[in-house]
Amino acid sequence: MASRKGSKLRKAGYTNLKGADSTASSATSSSKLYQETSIDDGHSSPASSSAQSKQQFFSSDSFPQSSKPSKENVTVTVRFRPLSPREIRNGEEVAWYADGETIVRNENNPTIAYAYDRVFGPTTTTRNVYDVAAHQVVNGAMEGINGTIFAYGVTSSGKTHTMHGDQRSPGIIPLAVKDAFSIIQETPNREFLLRISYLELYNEVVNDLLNPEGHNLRIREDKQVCDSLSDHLLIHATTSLNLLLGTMQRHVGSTNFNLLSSRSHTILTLVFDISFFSPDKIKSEAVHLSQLNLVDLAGSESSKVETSGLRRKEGSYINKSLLTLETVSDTKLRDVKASHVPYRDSKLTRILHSSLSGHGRVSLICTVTPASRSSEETHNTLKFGHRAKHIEIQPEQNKITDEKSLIKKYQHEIRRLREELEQLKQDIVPVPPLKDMGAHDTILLNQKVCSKDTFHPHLYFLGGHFVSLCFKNLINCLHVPVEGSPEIRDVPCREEKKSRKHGLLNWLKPKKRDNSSSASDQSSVEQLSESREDREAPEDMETLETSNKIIDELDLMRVQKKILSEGVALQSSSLKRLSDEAEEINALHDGIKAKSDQIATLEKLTNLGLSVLYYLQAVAELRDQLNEKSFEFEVIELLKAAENRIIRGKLNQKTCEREVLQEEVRNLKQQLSNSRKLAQETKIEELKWKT
Ligand SMILES: Nc1ncnc2c1ncn2[C@@H]1O[C@H](COP(=O)(O)OP(=O)(O)OP(=O)(O)O)[C@@H](O)[C@H]1O
Repeated sequence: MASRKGSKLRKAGYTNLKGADSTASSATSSSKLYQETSIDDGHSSPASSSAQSKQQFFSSDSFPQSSKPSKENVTVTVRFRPLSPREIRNGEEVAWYADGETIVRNENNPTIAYAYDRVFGPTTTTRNVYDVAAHQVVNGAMEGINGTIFAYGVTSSGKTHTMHGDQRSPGIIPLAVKDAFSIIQETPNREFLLRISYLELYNEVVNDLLNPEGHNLRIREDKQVCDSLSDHLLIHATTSLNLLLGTMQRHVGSTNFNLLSSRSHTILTLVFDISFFSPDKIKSEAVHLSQLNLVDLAGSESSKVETSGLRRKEGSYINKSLLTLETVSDTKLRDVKASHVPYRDSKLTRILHSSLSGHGRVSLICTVTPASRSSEETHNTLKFGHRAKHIEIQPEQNKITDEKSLIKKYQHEIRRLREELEQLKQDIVPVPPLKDMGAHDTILLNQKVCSKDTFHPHLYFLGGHFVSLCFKNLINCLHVPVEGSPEIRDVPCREEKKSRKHGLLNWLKPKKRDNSSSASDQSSVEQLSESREDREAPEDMETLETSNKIIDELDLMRVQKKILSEGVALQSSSLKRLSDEAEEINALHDGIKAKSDQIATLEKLTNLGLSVLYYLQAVAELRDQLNEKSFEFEVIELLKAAENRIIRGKLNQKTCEREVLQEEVRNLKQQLSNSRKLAQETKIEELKWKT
């Protein structure tokens, strides 16, 4: 018995798994597996097609592919979690195990086995899972192909652990954000604008996890996004991850299986506006818009195990939406071009409509527990994953027109600002180059974009190279010397000194300036001045020249005054902008502080959670005892009732017998009185005779 249990634990991944070769051999020994896996022959496996598609979509760094997209399958992977200490304490058996790298097998009936693109044992890290199941989808999204990554499984099977993770083991979401930023840094031929939104679906109500006031949002049918869902421009991976603290607002609750069970589905969406450049990097060629959805589904569960009304209600909403997701995928499986796919039956599928339409990549990570207690539910997960594996998709890049592109809008705005800058440079003074704006400076003003149609002129960053390309110019454009600063104090006297030295003021006068470039103006004027200085002026000309000089100086001062007042106006507007931004930064600091407080509280709660866990266990034990007692009580009640029934029956019988006896007594009495009467009458007759 002990050795059998030991072998089960080994199979659950506590020791090493069987290798890929043994997978093949085990596959040949399983007739059921043949049936399950033979279907794969007719379809390109996602793992193999991934290599092919990688070639197609990732071979070129700069240009979107225009050839017909190839077919792929949904990528399906299975991740086992280890048995929890509680399950081990409760003597849970291993019901399912990873047999090699692609097979999941049933412990009690080894002929039941399923094949997937990859099966991860309980010791696999999330990084490994990311590399196989997510990296390609993230990469594709940054090429303009929509992508969706789901974590699907029963409650407490490890979905949140896989998608969110923790500090020691970051999940798919933080890894994807980090990966996206690395790709931005490493891809000089594309510009990116990266936005993020984060929503939860709780009891069919959509809430914005990045905005506490965003409650019960409506889904916009045209774009499968929600009205007034906030989205945030991202600059920095760490800042983005701070935003993800939005998770803390997610609905969680304690269930029989999981103390912190997610009671809602969450969808984190990264939206990429991508602008591809031609090889000479002069012209931007195509604009793409893609979405990467990272979906942490709430756990499917059996409603019979939950006793509380709220949990049962949540469970039924969760199950309904998961069922719709399954129906949608099954419909797609039957007929990719099916005319009616029931997307509208749940908000989950309505929101993910465009991602599930077959033109974006989909990766399904089925999380499972080996525990026998959830064996049936795990089997359902495995069956769903296995069906989903055969859904065909045709990933396509999502081209959009320039007008719809936010990045284009920003590029135009920056171009306009550049021109303004040039104009200003000509009108004012040469602006010294900014020293501190390195090519990879990233500046974050974590600004909420209220509406995608509104352009915010004081915008923010777009990844390293975009900053170097555009933001720097934007800053240059806004760079005006501050009043009283050495620059502005020095400029007029420098100019004056220079002019005096050269005896030349006319070139500064707008009216007298010709249209050629200022540089050539300056050199020709300098030559002229020098030739004038060299000349011996006649005395009568001197007075005229002095008065001309005074007029010129007056003109110059007027021009300088105008320039200065424009400079001051510009400066005060940029000061105002800066102070607005400072306020935003302060607000951000406050937000960060609030989040840190929340983390501290959560840590406390986690500690508290452990004691609550023991308390809950004690309560559960007490509840079990109580259940047993009430069962005993019910049995005693039933026995008593039965006894009562028997006694009542006997009583009825006795009553009947008594009534019969009473009747007999009555009859006898009647007979007696009759015979007495007869005797008396006989006596009277006798007496009559005698007399
Ligand atoms: N691969 C793993 N390795 C180690 N621990 C894991 C793993 N997967 C899950 N766990 C642990 O199992 C417990 C349940 O996991 P998690 O909360 O992620 O499940 P879930 O599927 O999201 O549950 P629910 O649907 O109820 O929210 C957690 O304590 C988590 O840390």
